[in-house]
Amino acid sequence: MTEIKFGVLGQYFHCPVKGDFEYASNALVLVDDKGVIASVLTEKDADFQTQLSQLSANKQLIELSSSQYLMPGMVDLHVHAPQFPQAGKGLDLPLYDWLQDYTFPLEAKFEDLNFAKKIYPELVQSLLANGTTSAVYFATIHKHTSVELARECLKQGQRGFIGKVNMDEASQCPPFYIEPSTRDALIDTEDFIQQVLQLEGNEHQLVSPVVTPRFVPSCTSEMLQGLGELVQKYHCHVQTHCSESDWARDYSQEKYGKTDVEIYSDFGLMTSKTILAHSIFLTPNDHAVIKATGASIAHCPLSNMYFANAAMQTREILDNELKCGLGSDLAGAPIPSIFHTCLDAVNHSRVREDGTSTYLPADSRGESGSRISFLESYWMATVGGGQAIDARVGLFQPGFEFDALIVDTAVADSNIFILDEMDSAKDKLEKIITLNSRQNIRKVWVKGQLVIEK
Ligand SMILES: O=c1[nH]c(=O)c2nc[nH]c2[nH]1
Repeated sequence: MTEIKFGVLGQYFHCPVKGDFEYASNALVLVDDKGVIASVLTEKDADFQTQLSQLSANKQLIELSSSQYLMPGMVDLHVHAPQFPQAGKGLDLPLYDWLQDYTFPLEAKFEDLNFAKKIYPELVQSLLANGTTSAVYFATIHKHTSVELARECLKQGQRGFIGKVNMDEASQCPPFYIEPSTRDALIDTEDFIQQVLQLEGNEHQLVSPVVTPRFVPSCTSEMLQGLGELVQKYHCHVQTHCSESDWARDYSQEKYGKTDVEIYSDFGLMTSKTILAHSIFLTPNDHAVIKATGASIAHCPLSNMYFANAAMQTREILDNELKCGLGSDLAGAPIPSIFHTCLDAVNHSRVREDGTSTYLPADSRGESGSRISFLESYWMATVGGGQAIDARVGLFQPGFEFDALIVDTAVADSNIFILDEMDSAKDKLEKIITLNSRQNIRKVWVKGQLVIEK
């Protein structure tokens, strides 16, 4: 028997339909003691007033002001947790050199538990404060500090999907940052999965292990085979990078004569719980395999501008009904906010649509019809992300988990300026998506638990 824990009264936005939105001006969202939405009432419902009076009498009512909006929690499908100290610097090199010169030396430091304990709490706090209620994390090759990241998510109440990274291909990994052996890495990964599932405080599976081959170049075929077997055994999530640059795509073609999607599929790594970061150079067959397996794509628009060498097929991916959400790709991009990623996704598609070269006539410069809308990007950040992590989050509907934010557009130093007499509900939502920053987010809940309060 569940009981109502609290209710939130006020206006909310969400996107039940891709490309569209719903605005409720005065709704009562009732959350039960398991953190699940029990019902969503409006003034038209017979028990609206009774529920309101009861909650108010029991001091269980949170009433929003006219400048406050209840919004679904944001889902970040691709974050490199150890790269947080690198955010905002060192994006001057192409992918291969960036990994070798900046990223691998930093990630190697996470062998040290004290170093991990200094970085991971700051990162989780920063993401939560920016409204990211669910995050899919790459950690490092080190089992003990990857478990520490899971512990930190639990401690701060973030829904976390965490992968101990695997990389064993000697020609691609530096000697200071490579698995001791393929066998050791597979044993560690299995142990990691079991430890995360059994963590104290994780009885409701707020954190989940993710099988994580870094990408094709850094893994031997024995590693991909072994990880595929673990996926079949534990049915857990999978995350990896997919066809993310000319170099990475060509590497896979030269080694296997196949695309990344085909390679992952051959090794049993493509399931309905697989999240493919980037996925730039997708072939029609890749689309078909992704659709048939129910795997998802994490669109990382800003880091794609640094590393991809081409623009994302976002329009086709959405039109083809592939599962797709957004990733910040911290720190292949520097900004720890999925609101910002929404804006980047729109900008990325607009540059693709218009093209860039001033030496070409307008009608042959870009790829016409390839833009996406703000509402589509916001849908990806909430509902699309929720589908990818296989969680009932992203909507204010009975049965969905209450992962939510209060955005206040009238706080001091806000970039959002709303004029009620001029701005429609859609205008307001677009302004919040594009101009929202950390100070606007006043409260954050994950699974009905208040995790940020300002
Ligand atoms: O953006 C990226 N960040 C990484 O850390 C990485 N590793 C492989 N491929 C990658 N791409």
